[in-house]
Amino acid sequence: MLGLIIPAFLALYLVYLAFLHPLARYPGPRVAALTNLWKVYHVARGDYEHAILELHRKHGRIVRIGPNHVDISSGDAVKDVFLAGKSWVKSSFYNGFTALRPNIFGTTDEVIHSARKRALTPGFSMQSVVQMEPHIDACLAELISRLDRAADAGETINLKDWVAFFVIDVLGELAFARSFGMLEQGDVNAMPPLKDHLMLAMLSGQLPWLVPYVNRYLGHVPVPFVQRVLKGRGKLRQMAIDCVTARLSKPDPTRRDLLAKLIEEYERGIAKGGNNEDGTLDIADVQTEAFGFIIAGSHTTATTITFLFWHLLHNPSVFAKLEHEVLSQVPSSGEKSDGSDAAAACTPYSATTHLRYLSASITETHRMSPVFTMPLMRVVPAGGARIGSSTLLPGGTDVSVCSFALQHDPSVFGGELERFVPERWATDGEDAGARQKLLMPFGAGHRACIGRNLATAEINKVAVSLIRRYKMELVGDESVGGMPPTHSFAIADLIGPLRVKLTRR
Ligand code: HEM
Repeated sequence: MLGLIIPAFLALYLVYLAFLHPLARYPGPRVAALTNLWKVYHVARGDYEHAILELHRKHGRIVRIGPNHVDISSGDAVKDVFLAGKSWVKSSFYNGFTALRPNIFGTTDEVIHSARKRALTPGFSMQSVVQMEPHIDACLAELISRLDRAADAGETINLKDWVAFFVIDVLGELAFARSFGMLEQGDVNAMPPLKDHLMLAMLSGQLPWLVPYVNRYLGHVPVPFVQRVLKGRGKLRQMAIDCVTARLSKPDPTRRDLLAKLIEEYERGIAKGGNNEDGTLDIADVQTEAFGFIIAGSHTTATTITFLFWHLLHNPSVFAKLEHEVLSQVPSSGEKSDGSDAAAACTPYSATTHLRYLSASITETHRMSPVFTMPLMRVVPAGGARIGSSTLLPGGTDVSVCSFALQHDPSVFGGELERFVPERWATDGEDAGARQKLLMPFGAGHRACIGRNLATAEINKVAVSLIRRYKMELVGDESVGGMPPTHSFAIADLIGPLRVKLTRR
């Protein structure tokens, strides 16, 4: 009997999802109306954002990509979902990102988020970033001396790898008070396994009810690939724990970095007799947030710099214009021509902020190749909500905006979106201003990126320092324009190397 009842219920439920559910009127792949496995499939292929873009091109503004999930590509969604205030909470998809405890990025609890944000925001102010600049410069000088060596030897380098080494070393210095030593090792195989963590987060996040079981039981699954991924995540987690313990046992009051800010908050909590319920951080929170900074801040920043150079090198006239701006407007810092002065070749952030074409080129990179490719998901508040004037969504629906799809949507961003045109942003026109408000490479609203100032400082400093020091030439790729080939687990990655030959100016 049970053998008949269960299939009958299942069949009825599938009919309900496909034809009677409140989201049934929105178009999308048939299978996506029935199961979140459509998303799992595309996440596993690394082409989730491309699949969403294709759906919008085929069906329009709103597409159903899960039984209870619609993705929207419109300026209204940016305003009504992300800029509407705290009633739109993050969806349970974000539980997939929890490796220690939910951190500021992953928490879906707005009370915890507000307290955490109050505590962490000062550490990311522009003033704090400037205080941390010596740590960035130490890594930048090392990057430059490694690139000098390659330039002098006439070697071709993979710029993507060197940028990734630089950024992870900076984050190690700032969040763990210890460099990962990647610039020194120069070995891509020694990189911390961030992508494994992101893949696991993205896959399990699509089926949030599975997350507790993944965390508890996946370790017992005897599949080598699964074991490798879990080992990678565990290694990074242990590193966070060790670094925090080491810093607490040997305090260094002279050191200004992100970990110092976290520990200040922890000590402030102890002094207040904090019990973790008033938003103060306990020791596990310090570890969790330090871990989160590495995950949220490294691959994102590195890939943005890689995409910036990819677009510049594939658009020589744009690159020439930017070189002219940089060489004519950034004063020499007195480097010697023998190259014994990598430290002096690090451009201060303050010397880059007036460069309008640089800023436009970075904005165009964020527009064309936003690295945060995962759709940003929120839950419609109880009682339902309107997006724009015409769309009414029921409370509890998962809604997302995928920046990649939105920023390639001509109805929002105008024509020729597959062309790299910084001039879009280099004017003061009303149109450019209005469109800029809809760009979401760093998210939008109260859950927007906390590390934006730090990322911007790193991107500007690397771009200007390298452009001032070297002429760059693409190797083995004569294509002009176009889009970089990518593969994504939450964050995009350039497929293959960015092979470049450097010549000292
Ligand atoms: C180019 C580099 C970066 C990009 C494109 C980027 C992008 C983003 C995006 C899109 C979000 C919003 C996610 C959402 O709504 O679900 C976010 C949040 C966040 N990012 Fe970044 N990020 C970058 C660099 C950094 C850095 C350097 C750090 C820290 C070291 C950082 C830390 C965070 C944190 C903690 C959050 C969560 C904020 C909150 O929920 O209040 N990010 N980032």
